[in-house]
Amino acid sequence: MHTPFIVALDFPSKQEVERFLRPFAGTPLFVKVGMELYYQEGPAIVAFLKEQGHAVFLDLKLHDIPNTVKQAMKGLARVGADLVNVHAAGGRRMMEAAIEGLDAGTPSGTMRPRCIAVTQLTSTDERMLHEELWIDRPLVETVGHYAALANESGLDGVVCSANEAPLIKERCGASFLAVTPGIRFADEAAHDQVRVVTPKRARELGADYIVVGRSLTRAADPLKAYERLQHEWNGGEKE
Ligand SMILES: O=c1ccn([C@@H]2O[C@H](COP(=O)(O)O)[C@@H](O)[C@H]2O)c(=O)[nH]1
Repeated sequence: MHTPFIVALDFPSKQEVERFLRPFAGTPLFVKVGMELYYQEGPAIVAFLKEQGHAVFLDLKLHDIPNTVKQAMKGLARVGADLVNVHAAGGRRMMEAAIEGLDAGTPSGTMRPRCIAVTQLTSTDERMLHEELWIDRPLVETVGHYAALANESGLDGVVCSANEAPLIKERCGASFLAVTPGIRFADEAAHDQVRVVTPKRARELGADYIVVGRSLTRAADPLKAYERLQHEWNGGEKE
């Protein structure tokens, strides 16, 4: 389904989204609506993007008790996104409840949105995991374990760093999605991301989708940056 490039629309308003998307007119994109945009614009922003022909990943990272997640997902199923997510740290029962909610809320005759689980945020490193969160297993082990749990709970894939994509495929099978943020061109700053991978390397590692925000949204010429992304994903070097 869709292009492998998920464009993170991390903007505070619909107006800014429209301005950013103007150069892409006529090109169906796969876009991501996260907390910043959704909390300002609500479900209407998803409807708007779908009307423009874009596929939508609604990245709200639900993490709560199972009943709350189930009821929230029941509502989100009607918003019209193609992909939604939860935090795997909510556990097996919460992830199962997410799927139950989506199944219950999906209007008949339409596809239920795919649902994936965040393993470890790409801004997390070993030090943070051990010293701040007091999780004493190696980070990569926790990613593999959370992915297996998500798979057993009936989810369609995970959010992880592209570095972990081979492990995800090995543990959960080729069709289990590896959706990978923390993508940067080789000559860019990582900002708050830690587990960072270039577009070319992400493809080599087996990522199904790469999530790209600031490399596009803060580029002087976003269309040119998107073309560079396509070029490098396809194995090309920087021109
Ligand atoms: O582990 C995660 C989960 C989600 N994200 C989201 O992806 C984009 C990345 O933006 P960049 O500007 O390319 O860093 C952003 O919307 C995050 O909320 C993530 O980065 N890591």
